[in-house]
Amino acid sequence: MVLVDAQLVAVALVTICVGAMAMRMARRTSSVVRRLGKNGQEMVALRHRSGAACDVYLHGATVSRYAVPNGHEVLWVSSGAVFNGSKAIRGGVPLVFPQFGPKADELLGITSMSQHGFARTSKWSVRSAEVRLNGDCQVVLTLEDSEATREKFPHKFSLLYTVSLNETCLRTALKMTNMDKATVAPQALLHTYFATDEVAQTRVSGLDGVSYYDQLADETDAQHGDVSFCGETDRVYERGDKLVISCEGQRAVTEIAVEATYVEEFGESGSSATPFAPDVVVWNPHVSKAKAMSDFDDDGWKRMLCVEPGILNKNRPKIAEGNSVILSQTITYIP
Ligand SMILES: O=P(O)(O)OC[C@H]1O[C@@H](O)[C@H](O)[C@@H](O)[C@@H]1O
Repeated sequence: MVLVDAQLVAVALVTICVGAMAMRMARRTSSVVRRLGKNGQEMVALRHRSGAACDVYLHGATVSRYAVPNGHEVLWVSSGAVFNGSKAIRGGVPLVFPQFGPKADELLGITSMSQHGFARTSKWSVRSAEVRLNGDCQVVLTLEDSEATREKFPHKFSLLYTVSLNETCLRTALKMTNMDKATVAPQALLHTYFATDEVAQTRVSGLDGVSYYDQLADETDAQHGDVSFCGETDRVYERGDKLVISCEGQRAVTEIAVEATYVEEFGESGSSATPFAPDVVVWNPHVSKAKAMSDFDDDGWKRMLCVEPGILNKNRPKIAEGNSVILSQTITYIP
């Protein structure tokens, strides 16, 4: 008799919990809202009905937050990050375009530009912000050449950045179109800062056997096994499309699927899309470099790593007039 009562109570409790969850899910709807964020800076807040959330600042088109439905924050943002439009946001996903690093390489045909180019410090415009029919959230931001950009980079271009959020993943895709008669070979990076509990215990897999250029040692080497972090790390891997970040002793992993595509337009006869291998930068500043950066919290390097899909190397496509290159990453956190 006692057993029957206990069973009844258990069944009633499960029914109440499931009912409450169903009501919560039913009440939730997805939303994509333009509003003011930190320091009154313009941003777009994407909220998926599953509980997944993403914030995108118009300054630099920087994704500053990605939380999955269980509340876990996937991206790292420095506590010293500056949100007033005066510099790139230190964390999230700043965009690098049209130059990687402090110096322009010869394919760019320019003499000087600030480190990592101007996309991450430019104010982008919102082309569209919507909840799609299936409940997914999406914002499309644009940046076009202006007098100011042409002074540094004498090309007409159009950038379209699409950020899409659903229950399982965040996708960010940068489409770079050459609007000029002359061909152009810009560099680009989705400079993604991932959060981790302890970088010394963190591994990046998917790069075994891939050649890389070590920016600190100024030499080329090949990766053996997973990438681990025991000091300052700054490497440009020559390809990487399926990467996984894991932390020792934890079941959760973050998967990153990277794609790069050259899109050739044929006017009325349509277009063709040819995939090519993207580069990947892996970066952690460790103690002294973190200290040297005014917007990087001193201990922050222990809880972050950058895995940055990019188009950087000398064999990157030269984009002909009207054609485009699309660089995308799909980030899936598996708890
Ligand atoms: O301080 P910044 O300009 O944001 O750059 C951060 C890092 O960005 C990485 O992509 C580079 O490989 C590093 O060399 C650089 O230090």
